[in-house]
Amino acid sequence: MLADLPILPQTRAFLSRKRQMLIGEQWQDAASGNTMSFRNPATGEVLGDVPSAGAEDVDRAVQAARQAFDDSPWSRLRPRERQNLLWKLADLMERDAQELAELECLNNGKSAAVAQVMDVQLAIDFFRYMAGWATKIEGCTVSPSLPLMPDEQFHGFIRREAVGVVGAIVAWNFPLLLACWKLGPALATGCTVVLKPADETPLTALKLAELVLEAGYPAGVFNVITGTGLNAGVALTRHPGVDKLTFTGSTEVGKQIGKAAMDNMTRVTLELGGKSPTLVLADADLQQAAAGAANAIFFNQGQVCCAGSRLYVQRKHFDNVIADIAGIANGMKLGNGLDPSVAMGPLISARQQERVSGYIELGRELGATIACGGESFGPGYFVKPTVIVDVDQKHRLVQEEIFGPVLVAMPFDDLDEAVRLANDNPYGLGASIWSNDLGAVHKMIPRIKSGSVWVNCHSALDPALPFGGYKLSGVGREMGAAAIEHYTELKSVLIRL
Ligand SMILES: NC(=O)c1ccc[n+]([C@@H]2O[C@H](COP(=O)([O-])OP(=O)(O)OC[C@H]3O[C@@H](n4cnc5c(N)ncnc54)[C@H](O)[C@@H]3O)[C@@H](O)[C@H]2O)c1
Repeated sequence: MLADLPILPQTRAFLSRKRQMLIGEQWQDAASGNTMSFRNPATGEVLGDVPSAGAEDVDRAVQAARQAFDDSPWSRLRPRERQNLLWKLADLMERDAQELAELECLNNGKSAAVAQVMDVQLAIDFFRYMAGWATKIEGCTVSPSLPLMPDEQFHGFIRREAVGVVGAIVAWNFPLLLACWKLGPALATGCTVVLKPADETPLTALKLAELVLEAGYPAGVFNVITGTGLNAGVALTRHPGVDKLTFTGSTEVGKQIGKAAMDNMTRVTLELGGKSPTLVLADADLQQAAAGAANAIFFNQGQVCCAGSRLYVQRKHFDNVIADIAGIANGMKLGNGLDPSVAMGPLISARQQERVSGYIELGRELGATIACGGESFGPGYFVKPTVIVDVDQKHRLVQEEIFGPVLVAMPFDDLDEAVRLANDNPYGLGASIWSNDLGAVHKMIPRIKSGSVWVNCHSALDPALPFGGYKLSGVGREMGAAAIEHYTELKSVLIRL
């Protein structure tokens, strides 16, 4: 089967090799010997297996990371050297960009061509951005007053120090990029990392671990444990040797991780679910807005935390915009992501296909209108791009994250109503406004309760802009200078002279 795939020889070689976890400097099996299989979502076939780690493996990985942080060449490295290593890692990823993209495609279902210019390129850009931060981590000095010792002199200063061992757990929708959003600031600040990729998508995390070693990082700086959320994930979140947890995934699991983190007072960043609104104002360039709204929901099969999954259009243009989006959806070619002409791949799993189809069925039962799509098919886990209208704002389809290519759409009458509808949801990750009236847009921006607001674009991410959620979409921020703050601690020092 592998021999027939149109992939690079090195991708085929990676898939043919035995895969082990990286703990310290050793590639290892799980202590139990257990393994778990992963599939190609475009065919449903098992592609291979990886070790299924348990608490014992997690403990070994945390110990390796602890030792590397406390006492290794890494702990003594100068900022300039951390910068150069991160730059070297980015160069290696650039060298292997096609292989990384093909692995992402085979393991996740997304288009290999898109993965190369988006997922892999964004990860490379992010590493280079973070490399620049390694030499710019600053504390400050203060002039203490200390009124009870008026005749003494003091010098006060604040050090900004790496937080320590980072436990990172990520979702399957952008396996490489999400891992790199956590690894970049950790390596820039001098932390060490234990990464657990999603159960479904271990491949690019293991490839990344190979590149980290090749770049010259000391043993234990980056460890990858493959395993299930319930075994490896839970063990990592409860491990007292972890100084910071950073998680990307569902709000449900995020709440559990937040509670586990508080038991050990572990620092925690949570990047969680979303149900982001796309608002099309009457004065917008309507064709651009329709294309943008379609891309906002259908990119990556709708499996994007900040996907524009709720569409609100000013009433007089509602029917036209929906017709345009339905036209775009109906013209999308679905298939295997290795085919460059394919616009949409499969969902990640049979479970996700059933879940998304269940929401579409629920819409039908409640009398909503399916403006396009609605069907699912195989082999593989495909769901057609779907637009649903005649829904109520309070409906589960409008309130809950579907995490698939399903758009729910409603009209609004004025901008106050648009803002109210946009905010009427438990999540607050992203929102886009499509309009040429910048005055109106600027008045709306402060009123929208979300971590990102895009104007005439959607899900546009930049390494310099912090990304994260309001409300149930999470705690903390990734990217930008904010990421450096989240991977460092402050230490106050007072010296009596
Ligand atoms: N805000 C963001 O930046 C962002 C980005 C991508 C995805 N997401 C969200 O991720 C979700 C989809 O991903 P998913 O279905 O893989 O989420 P998930 O929460 O089921 O799993 C995410 C990760 O957590 C692990 N996990 C599961 N249960 C665990 C537990 N009890 N303890 C510790 N780890 C556990 C999984 O093995 C996986 O690695 C969506 O809600 C999506 O919005 C958010």
